[in-house]
Amino acid sequence: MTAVIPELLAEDGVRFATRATGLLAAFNERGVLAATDVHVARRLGRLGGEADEQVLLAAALVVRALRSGSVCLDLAAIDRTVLAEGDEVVDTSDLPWPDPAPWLAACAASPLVGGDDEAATGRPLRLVDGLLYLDRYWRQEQQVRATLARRAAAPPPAVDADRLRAALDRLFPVLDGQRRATAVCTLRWTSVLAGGPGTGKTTTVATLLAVLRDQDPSLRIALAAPTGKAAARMQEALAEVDLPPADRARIAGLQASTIHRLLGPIRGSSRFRHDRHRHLPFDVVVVDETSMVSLTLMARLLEAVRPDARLVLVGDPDQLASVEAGAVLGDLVAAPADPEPELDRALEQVGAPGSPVRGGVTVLDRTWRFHGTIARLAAAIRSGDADDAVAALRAGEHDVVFVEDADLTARDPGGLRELRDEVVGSAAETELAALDGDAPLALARLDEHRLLCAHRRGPWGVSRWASDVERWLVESGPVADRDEEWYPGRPLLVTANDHDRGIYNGDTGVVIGTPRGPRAAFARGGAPVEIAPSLLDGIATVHAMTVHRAQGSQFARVSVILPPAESPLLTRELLYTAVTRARVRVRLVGTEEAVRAAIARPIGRASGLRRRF
Ligand SMILES: Nc1ncnc2c1ncn2[C@@H]1O[C@H](COP(=O)(O)OP(=O)(O)OP(=O)(O)O)[C@@H](O)[C@H]1O
Repeated sequence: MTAVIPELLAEDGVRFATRATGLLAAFNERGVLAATDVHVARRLGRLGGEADEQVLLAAALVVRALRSGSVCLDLAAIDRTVLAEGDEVVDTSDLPWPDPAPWLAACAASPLVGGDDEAATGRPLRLVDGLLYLDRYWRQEQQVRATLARRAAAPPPAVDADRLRAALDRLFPVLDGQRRATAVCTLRWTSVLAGGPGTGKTTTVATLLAVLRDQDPSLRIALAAPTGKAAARMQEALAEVDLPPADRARIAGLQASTIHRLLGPIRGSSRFRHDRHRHLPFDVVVVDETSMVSLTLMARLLEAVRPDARLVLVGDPDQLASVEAGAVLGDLVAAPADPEPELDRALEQVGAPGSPVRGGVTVLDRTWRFHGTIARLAAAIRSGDADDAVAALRAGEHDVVFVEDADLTARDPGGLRELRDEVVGSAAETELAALDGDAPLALARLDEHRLLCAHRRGPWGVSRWASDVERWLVESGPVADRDEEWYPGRPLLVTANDHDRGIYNGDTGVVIGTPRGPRAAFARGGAPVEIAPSLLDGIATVHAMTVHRAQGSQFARVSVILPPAESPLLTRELLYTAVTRARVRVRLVGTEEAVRAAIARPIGRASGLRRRF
């Protein structure tokens, strides 16, 4: 029965479900439930012989929760302020919400709902510890949990401790987070290397790989990231890490790919070539930007990694989680884990002692790259210190600019002259390089400045700002001829995966002029790839993008359009992710109230993994 669900979910539902009645109709009319949510619930009810409206409402809300990133629904703690389709905020506290206790009891008694029991197959929903799941996601959680537990219970990898100690003394002579993290990732099959931007994660990964190849030069290593852009960045950044020549030689030539490509997509199927039956042939798998990995993809990855391969999950758990449901990295870092006295002893033996390591997690917290106000602002947001965040915004430093008084609902809001000049200036620079056919320079210029929004639609949304930018460019007399669809300098966003050409949803690129006609150029670890426009599908112009889309990328300068304080999209993770996309300068356009609201609202993604791994 569950097989119908992805298909139904994929439907781009009209807003109103005409045949909905009672509770479902009330929630649909208010915009809480989309028509697809209602259809899935009604269909499940018909197939499973369930007519109780409360249960069907719960089922519809589970489907809705998946769309906003939660793996399951915590019936006792549903957030009653929601974002309706169309990005408008609706208060739903006056809707006929069922009382939690009888609601849970009705769900538990329903023929649609199974429990925490492998035997409850065939039921489309599961109610486990008060969390309601679609069966498929419960299974994925179980699989992730079971695989990680098996890996943790296996005897640890064989390590030559003297050799490890000598390598650590050479590469990280000072006892700090990086030395300890390198040791943990060497001594454990599964490890998590967490830290904010510029805390030395990439440096640690490069060192770790050199250390592992020092232990065993024949180790086969795979590097992967959720997006093509993040994979390209990972490869470039690893190649730039300063290592002694012998260690550099140990990791020379490593290539990074997307996780999808690593797993080997099968055309026309959601399965991959590598799975539990055909493991990946690697001894070490390192995943960067793991915060962006959904539960579904993590489940696929974990089943494909050999039980005797090291898996290192690298990322920043404070960032926004994946667009699809799940927040596995955040769950891994937050979940309670048993002490591992043997690991702690081994760490001591190799000169990396410290407080007990839990669940293979090490967190790097010293920032090496950011100095000044961006770092202060990011730290204040992460720790929930709104006063310090506002002080950093108002400090008047060159690297953080706060535009507080723009009325963004106006057609041409005042106070945005500098933003406009910056957008127009960087587009012109990109166009000049693109007209010259210089793909590396055009791609570099493209990443000089990026306009980010939280919303997709409405006065604060990407579509409005993208069209404003287009108008600004036309008014300022653009360099390239806008009559051409593929004009040099056109900034591109990939909106669909193209495995054959190795470009992926979320990648950005730019059109460049060449003697053979226009080409779309995309950054890769080495030279950019250039593709003829006729071969491309699923491409949009990207004058502005959502903060979600910008994950896994950094830009020299970033401008962020904040929505009003009451927008539920405005969360601590969103603000943190937006601010930390900037290397040199960040400009926030919004109000103090919006900044404070974001910081006061850490995202709660419902997931059972966080409660028990
Ligand atoms: N132990 C160290 N000593 C001196 N500099 C360091 C050290 N570790 C990292 N750095 C420097 O700090 C900067 C950031 O490091 P790195 O790129 O490894 O961080 P990161 O956490 O991977 O950042 P991002 O998340 O942005 O990719 C680099 O310039 C790097 O050379």
